[in-house]
Amino acid sequence: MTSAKFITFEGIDGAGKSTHIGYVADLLRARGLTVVSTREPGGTELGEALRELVLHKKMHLETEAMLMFASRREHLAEVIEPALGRGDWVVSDRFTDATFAYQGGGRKLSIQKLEVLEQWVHPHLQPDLTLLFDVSLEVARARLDATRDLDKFEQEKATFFADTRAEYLRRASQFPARFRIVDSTRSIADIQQSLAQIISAL
Ligand SMILES: Nc1ncnc2c1ncn2[C@@H]1O[C@H](COP(=O)(O)OP(=O)(O)O)[C@@H](O)[C@H]1O
Ligand SMILES: Cc1cn([C@H]2C[C@H](O)[C@@H](COP(=O)(O)OP(=O)(O)O)O2)c(=O)[nH]c1=O
Repeated sequence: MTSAKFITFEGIDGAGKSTHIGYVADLLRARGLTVVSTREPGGTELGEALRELVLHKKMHLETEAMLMFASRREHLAEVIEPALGRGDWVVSDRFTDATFAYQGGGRKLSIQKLEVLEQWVHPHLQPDLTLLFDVSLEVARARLDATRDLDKFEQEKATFFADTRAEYLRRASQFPARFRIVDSTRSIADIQQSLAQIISAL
C-alpha cells in the first residue's frame, strides 16, 4: 500500500455509505496513511453551496447534471488532485458514478451526454476502487424513514431508485476491475468485516 489511491463510496440513499466511510478511513489511517475524507456534491466551499441548490431546488435535468459536474470540477481542482499529488489517500462519499446512476439511470438523461461531461471534467482520472453499497429499495427506504428529513432525491418514488440501483449495477459489471459490490442488507459488523478484507487486498 504505497501509492496514493482514490476510493469512492456509492449506492442508493439509505444504503449505508456514510455509516462506513469513517470506518474505511480509520482502517487506512491505522496503516499509517494520510487520508482525506470528502463528499459530493460538495467537498469545497463552492461545492457545498452548489449542493444546497441541487438538493433543494427544482431545476432542469441538464442543469442538475451540469451542476453536479461543476461541483466535481471544483472538488477535483481544490481537494482531490492536490491530495493525490501529495501522496494522500482520498475517500469520497459519491463521485461520477452517482451522476450516471441518478441523472442517467433515475432521471433518464442520455448516458452519452454524461460521458461528454465526464470526458471534459476528468478525462484521465477514475477511482482506483469503488465500493458499491447494494441494498433493496425496501430496506433503504425503511432506514431513511427511520432517521431523517428527506431531500429532493430521497423523496423520489420507488421506480426512480429501482432505475438508479440498476444503473449502478450496470456500471459495476461494465467496470469490474474497480467496483466491489458490498451486500448492505447485512449487519454493520458483517459489512465491516468485508470492507476490512477488501482494503487489506488493495
Ligand atoms: N447495515 C446496516 N444495518 C442497519 N442499519 C444500517 C446499516 N447501515 C446503515 N444503517 C442505518 O441506516 C441509515 C442510513 O445509513 P447511511 O449510512 O446514512 O446511508 P447513506 O449514506 O448510504 O444514505 C442510518 O441511520 C444508519 O445508521
Ligand atoms: C454526487 C451526486 C449525488 N446525487 C444525489 C444523490 C443523493 O440523493 C444526494 C446527496 O447525496 P448524499 O450525500 O449521499 O446524501 P445524504 O447526505 O442524504 O447521505 O445527491 C446525484 O443525484 N448526482 C450526483 O452526481
